[in-house]
Amino acid sequence: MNHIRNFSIIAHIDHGKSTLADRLIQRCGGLADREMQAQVLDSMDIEKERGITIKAQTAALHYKALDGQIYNLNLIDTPGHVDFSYEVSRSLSACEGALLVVDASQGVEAQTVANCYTALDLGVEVVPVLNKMDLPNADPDNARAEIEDVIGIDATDAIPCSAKTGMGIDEILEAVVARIPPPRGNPAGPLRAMIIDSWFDSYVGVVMLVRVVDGRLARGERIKMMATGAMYNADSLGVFTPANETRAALEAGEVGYIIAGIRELQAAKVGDTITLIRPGTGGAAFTATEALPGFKEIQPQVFAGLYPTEANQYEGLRDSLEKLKLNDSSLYYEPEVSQALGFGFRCGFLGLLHMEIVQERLEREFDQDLITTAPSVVYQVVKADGEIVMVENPAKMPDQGRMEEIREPIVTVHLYMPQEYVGAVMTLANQKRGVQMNMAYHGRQVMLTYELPLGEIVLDFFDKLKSVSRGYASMDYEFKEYRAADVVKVDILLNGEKVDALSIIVHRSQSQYRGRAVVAKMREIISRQMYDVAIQAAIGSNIIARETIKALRKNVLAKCYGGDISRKRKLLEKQKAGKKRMKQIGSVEVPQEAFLAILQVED
Ligand SMILES: Nc1nc2c(ncn2[C@@H]2O[C@H](COP(=O)(O)OP(=O)(O)OP(=O)(O)O)[C@@H](O)[C@H]2O)c(=O)[nH]1
Repeated sequence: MNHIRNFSIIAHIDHGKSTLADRLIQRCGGLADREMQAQVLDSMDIEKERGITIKAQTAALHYKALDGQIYNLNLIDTPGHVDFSYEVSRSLSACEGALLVVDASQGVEAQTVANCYTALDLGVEVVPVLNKMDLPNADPDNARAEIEDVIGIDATDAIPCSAKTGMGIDEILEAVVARIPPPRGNPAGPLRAMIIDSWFDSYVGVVMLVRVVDGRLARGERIKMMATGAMYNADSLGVFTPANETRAALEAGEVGYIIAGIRELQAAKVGDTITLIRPGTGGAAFTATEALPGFKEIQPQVFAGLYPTEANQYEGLRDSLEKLKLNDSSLYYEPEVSQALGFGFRCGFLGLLHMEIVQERLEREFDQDLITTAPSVVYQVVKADGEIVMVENPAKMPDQGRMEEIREPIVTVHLYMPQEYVGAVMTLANQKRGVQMNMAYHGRQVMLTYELPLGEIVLDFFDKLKSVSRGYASMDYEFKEYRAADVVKVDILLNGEKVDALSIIVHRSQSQYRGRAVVAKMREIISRQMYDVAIQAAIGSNIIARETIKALRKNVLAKCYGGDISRKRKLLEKQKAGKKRMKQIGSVEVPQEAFLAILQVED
């Protein structure tokens, strides 16, 4: 165990975590140069396109240190986006150390701090690394000072490096060996292995990524899940280098995978402890009695309705969601019926990015045509009779008269930005009903702490923050509490009919304005039809806004002067393609964008 080091890399998004991981892998011989083209640890297609890391992956590396010894370094990748911060803590709990990557040209940002605190809370040794030293504006002294000021850890030994040029890579590997402690645990004790992650592979079934804490597991042995008591055969074991490499056994301190003929992901719950059953050999000595401390279950924060554009695609959508959930246990869904959209699903996501990723995967990998309703948070409603219900669909909000109180989720938000953007960020936070809790200066950087309604954040806070700060501000948030709020449901009516899937919940002070703005936006989005279409916004029975889309007079084909048949066909094809992602509501064709009109409304 003295020659094992388990570590993660934590960083703010884009500070170079994946690039550094690839460099370390390359340096340790895990990959040939030509394989380095694509970043290896980000394995999903979408990740590559968006350049973000979603699922934690690992790589077992062999490193010959300056002391002449060969060390087994297990690198566990972590995601960088706020939506996936729980995965960071999961990965970190399998490690004794973490490289804290700070972009030397940017300094400390929101997730640098959030992730670093997670690491310190878990008792993980943090080794600061100053990346992108090749950039002309790299300022290592400033980055060091910020690490010390903002995070409060010693940065004297922070290692300057460039994941791009390879500078400092050897120093980092030496620091991993010298500064990160070897795993603790009892190699001779009964097996305890923690499931850090699990996913479904269509060929081998469920793959479990585990950290062996105590004991040893050999291929073919019988394992037991401590949470459920279910037993399986450990058919195949191994490590990722990052390609998978089979092993005859996994020892205490190691991180590797187990394949045990498990078919449902639920049976391999992340956070569960695996132990050993050895019938006939005095059994008990090999079976642990106490499970390792698990992980906090994560709750979806943002909900939206997902509906097929055509009713006959409902089964297909259900199958796709089921498959998607096999690899994404944080995705939640249940059937839902909307008067306007028919049969579909209410889905729960960790945040907006997660929602976008799910939507994109359904469309791209599963070829689904979807209508997505505007995202909403979960409200806590105290009914007149005192009963408390959770409402995750605006359409299901009880009538005003039948409620005592509506409570909305409030989050604590940490915002980091260079001084010159403080004014703009404060204005934005105030617009979003934020209450300032604190403001602290760290050199040129300022940290603002606000309490803000999560509902305002899921709408468009992140995008607005980036735009008012020219991309320099960053944020991190955590749930605080439910708090009474004066919010109301705004219904949208098409030709006098209420469209349940278009209802939104907004603060009363903004309800008039937002109602009007949504209706105006929808007028732009919905194309002209054969009849006049009236779009109205209402609070209860009170109409607060109205717009009319005038009937279409001209036939589209009339534009084609009769003659040119290929042009006519093209136009029709274009119309047909454009028809995708439309939903017929009554006599009105409503395109996808109309359901998200609230996201496009300017404050
Ligand atoms: N000049 C320079 N660019 C770098 C360096 N390291 C990374 N980059 C670039 O910075 C960008 C972000 O790097 P990534 O490795 O994808 O960042 P990340 O932290 O893994 O980001 P997420 O996976 O999205 O969390 C990429 O365009 C890299 O090419 C470096 O040392 N120098």
